[in-house]
Amino acid sequence: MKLNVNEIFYSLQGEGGRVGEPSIFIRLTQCNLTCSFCDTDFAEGDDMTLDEIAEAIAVYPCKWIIWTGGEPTIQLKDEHVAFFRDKGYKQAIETNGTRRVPSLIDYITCSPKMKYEDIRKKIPVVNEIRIPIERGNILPDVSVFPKADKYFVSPIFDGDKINPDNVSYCVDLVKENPQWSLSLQVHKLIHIE
Ligand SMILES: C[S@@+](CC[C@H](N)C(=O)[O-])C[C@H]1O[C@@H](n2cnc3c(N)ncnc32)[C@H](O)[C@@H]1O
Ligand SMILES: Nc1nc2[nH]cc(C(=O)O)c2c(=O)[nH]1
Ligand code: SF4
Ligand SMILES: [Mg+2]
Repeated sequence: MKLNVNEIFYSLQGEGGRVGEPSIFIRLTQCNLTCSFCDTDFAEGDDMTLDEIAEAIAVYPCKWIIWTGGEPTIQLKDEHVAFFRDKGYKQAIETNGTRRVPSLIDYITCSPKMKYEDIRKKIPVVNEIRIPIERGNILPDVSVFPKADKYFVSPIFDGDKINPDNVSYCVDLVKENPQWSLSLQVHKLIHIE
């Protein structure tokens, strides 16, 4: 079993409900969307066996993996998640919500990009919804989305740079719609990966 891996790095979860938690990021290649604002270069990758990935991440004193990409659900299947669960890892995923998520994942962040209504059919329950928002975007009612413990709006950054106009728009949105909270890309503010 192999996965095509863009990068592996150890950092803190920079966004959403687990912000600040040490995590091993495994970024997989490929995506099924082409978001204009995407801050990530995920095209290049190397095929790695699961044993090679396990060896690469064993150097970190951390038992949380975050699968991301690209869109990690394109490659990641139940058997991959089972392999790392059996090695004692807890596993989170960052997904755009267009595809099924492996069932053994411990924490799902769903970051919908379009056709919000369709997401509930594929993924009925998640841990958090985190939608990227720029000034002028409309915030649908939470009932449109999968059931979640937390609902976040995440102001779109210009690459690694904060966009104050998007932030102030999101602050107003959250004050008007108190089921939602603000998520910032903290890792960019403190200049870590
Ligand atoms: C690079 S994506 C990879 C995972 C998956 N494809 C997705 O979109 O959820 C990881 C997270 O970064 C967010 N993101 C990407 N570009 C962003 C930007 N310019 N500003 C704020 N968030 C961004 C996405 O919305 C998503 O929550
Ligand atoms: N620190 C940090 N936190 C993150 N949370 C989600 C990320 C991603 O690119 O999926 C990300 C990332 O790239 N860095
Ligand atoms: S779905 Fe995620 S990885 Fe794919 S282009 Fe959009 S933000 Fe980037
Ligand atoms: Mg990122």
